[in-house]
Amino acid sequence: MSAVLLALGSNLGDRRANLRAALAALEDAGITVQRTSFAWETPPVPADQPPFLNAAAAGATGLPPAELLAALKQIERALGRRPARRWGPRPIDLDILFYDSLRLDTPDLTIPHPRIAERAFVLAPLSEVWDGPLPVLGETALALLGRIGLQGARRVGPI
Ligand SMILES: Nc1ncnc2c1ncn2[C@@H]1O[C@H](COP(=O)(O)OP(=O)(O)OP(=O)(O)O)[C@@H](O)[C@H]1O
Ligand SMILES: Nc1nc2c(c(=O)[nH]1)N=C(CO)CN2
Repeated sequence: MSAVLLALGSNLGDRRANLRAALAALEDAGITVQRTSFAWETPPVPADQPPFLNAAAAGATGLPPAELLAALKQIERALGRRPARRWGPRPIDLDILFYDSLRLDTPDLTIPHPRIAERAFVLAPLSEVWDGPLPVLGETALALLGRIGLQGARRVGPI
């Protein structure tokens, strides 16, 4: 089994229900969810779309990285993803942040996710599911978050 850290985001429809549905679907797809963060309301990037509800999950899976990505995309499609534009609004967005201590850079999949350190909407929930130094990056999510600030992210309660 491999340890995985995932990011979840939703800014269309019933955002909390979308996060919950995605977590349930992860279990069905062979990803055991061991810890989930609180839900965080975060300003959208770019700003011309509704605010996101973001979360993070720590889990374990026997799926190799490419199959994990395929499973996440399948869940996004099942929950009604609208791939209108990059960084645009969507009912659910699932990203692989870390996969064990793997470094991977292929056209389809980059691990660790390349934009973790600049995104409070990733780091704030991530800090709640992973206390220690992050794989590969070697610093805690809180230390990275301290460098960029909360960027308007606020914790709004359980998922
Ligand atoms: N670590 C990763 N997790 C998820 N998708 C990834 C990852 N690395 C590369 N990708 C690729 O990125 C493509 C675009 O994904 P997506 O549309 O979700 O991007 P995005 O979420 O809008 O932007 P961002 O990647 O900045 O969060 C996916 O089809 C996938 O092949
Ligand atoms: N606040 C916030 N903004 C975003 C998010 C997200 O999850 N939260 N996801 C994006 C596409 O990856 C683009 N912008």
